[in-house]
Amino acid sequence: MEESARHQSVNELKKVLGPALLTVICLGQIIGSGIFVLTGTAAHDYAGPAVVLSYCVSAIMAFVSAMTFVEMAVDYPLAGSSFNYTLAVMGEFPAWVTITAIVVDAILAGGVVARAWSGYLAVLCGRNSSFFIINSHGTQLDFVAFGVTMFITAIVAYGTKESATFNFIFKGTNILLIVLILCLSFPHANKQNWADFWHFGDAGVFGAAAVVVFAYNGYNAACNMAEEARNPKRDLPIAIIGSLTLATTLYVLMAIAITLMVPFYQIDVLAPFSAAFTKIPGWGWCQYLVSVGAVFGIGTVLLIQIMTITREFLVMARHNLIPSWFAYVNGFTGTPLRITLIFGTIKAILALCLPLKELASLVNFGYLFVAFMVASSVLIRRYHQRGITHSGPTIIRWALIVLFSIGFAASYKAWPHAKPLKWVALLVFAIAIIATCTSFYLMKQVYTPAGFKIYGVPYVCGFAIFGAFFLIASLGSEAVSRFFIVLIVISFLYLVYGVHAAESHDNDLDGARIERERQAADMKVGALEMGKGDAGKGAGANGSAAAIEDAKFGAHHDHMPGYHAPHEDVRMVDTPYAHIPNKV
Ligand SMILES: NC(=[NH2+])NCCC[C@H](N)C(=O)O
Repeated sequence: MEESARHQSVNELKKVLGPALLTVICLGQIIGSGIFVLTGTAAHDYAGPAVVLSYCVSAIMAFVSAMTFVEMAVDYPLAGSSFNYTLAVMGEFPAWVTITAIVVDAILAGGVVARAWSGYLAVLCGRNSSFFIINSHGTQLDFVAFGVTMFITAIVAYGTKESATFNFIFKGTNILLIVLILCLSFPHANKQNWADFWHFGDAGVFGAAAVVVFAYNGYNAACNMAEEARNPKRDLPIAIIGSLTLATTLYVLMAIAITLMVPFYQIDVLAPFSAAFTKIPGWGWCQYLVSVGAVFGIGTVLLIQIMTITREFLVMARHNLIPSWFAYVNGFTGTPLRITLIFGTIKAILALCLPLKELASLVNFGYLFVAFMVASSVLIRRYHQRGITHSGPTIIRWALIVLFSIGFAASYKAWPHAKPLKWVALLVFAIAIIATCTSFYLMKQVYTPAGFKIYGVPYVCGFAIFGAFFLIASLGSEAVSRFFIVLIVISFLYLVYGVHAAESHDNDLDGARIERERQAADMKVGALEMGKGDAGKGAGANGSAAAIEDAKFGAHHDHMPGYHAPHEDVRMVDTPYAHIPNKV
């Protein structure tokens, strides 16, 4: 089925990405406006010098959630990442909701990032950061944000290799400049500036953590590009974990540097690093260095964002959730040309005319919601396989984790002052979450991934779910209510369009799944006969998954009994439905 979906694209995406390019693609989307812009707000308004801890808290959340992405991405090396994962495990409506969160995140983030780019270009030209914004009848227009988005869209449309190379050069320069900025900052450190380290308390640290989540957003870029990766099984974990480690190190060092250089109440909220240097006599020239670094860094965020979100749309189009016309991959460029040009233009128009800064919290909501969905998918598929186990025990435990996490987050927010009651409530919810995670061990795991796998999956996924809800609560009620409005609109669209459009596709999907399972069973027998006795190992009732895995990546792929290459020159990378026949 996935192969018939892929044929909607006419041509294949080119497999041109190795480990280095994939790592830099992740870095390309991670390091940008978050560190160069939001550090100011996070330190000045929320956490003070303890913003350093906020970066650590957000990093923990990012790492835990990244693990869940890696496990899924290695199993499903397909364009579309989180959409595919939730589609395969939870079904179409949850996948539709996930894509909503992704689209909200991507469209709004595009505007925020493009405007941050225009702001830093202005600083580079020696002007203030709102220099390029024109006020027309009460609307703040930013033609520079529009122009840079269109320019970058053209690069993405032209080719993946070219875009990745562009990203490599720009991100490389950006990282070198960050290291240089760090070297220039530390000599001006004054430890007096940390005297009031805990000024805003724990609420400030978590509030700022919810803001700087934005800075970590983007590590999943490699998952979206998985179909263009040469060896996804090996390279995706390297790219995601490597890029997050480097970004976290740089972020924490930069947060230490800025808070030691400037008293937190004097940190500039628009351009914290360049403003810090202008305050030091004789060091004003460093602000230009910072601006070049920011312009290069933020530019790659725009590039990778457009590159990755178009792959999500591509997969939606392949599944008819949007018109399949969008699924077309151009034979010359090897990129999803139609979707890239259309989506890039929409993004550019939004960057031109919407004052998106206030909507930035919605972006973080979208990202945290997707992290929640992916962690849930990882957890559910380990313990529940459709047609083999009852969904009840798994779903009830999962729902309890969600409920207790919401309870914990709500108690933390609701009682800022009533200390004893608050601590009791937090303790009860924390114990309940841990106990529920532990109770998964009373069940038998029915699926074990053949590639990268998380150990202690109930705890890791439980923590990812908890972390997502806790940070969402720290974002404030406005973001939550705005997101629910979007969700209602999207559910309505799904009911009037998506559900019908995908209907025929679904029937096809079920039939194909049965056929693939049959083929997989054949392959398992074949693999055993060929002396690959471990073909079904660890897959439990879903033994076919490992056999497919073996056949997919093994050298004997085409000679497996029961395997029919779908197309002479098209090697199937994966098929989620055969792999994990699992919709809840
Ligand atoms: N899909 C997204 N929300 N991308 C936004 C990534 C933002 C990036 N981490 C930055 O700090 O600029």
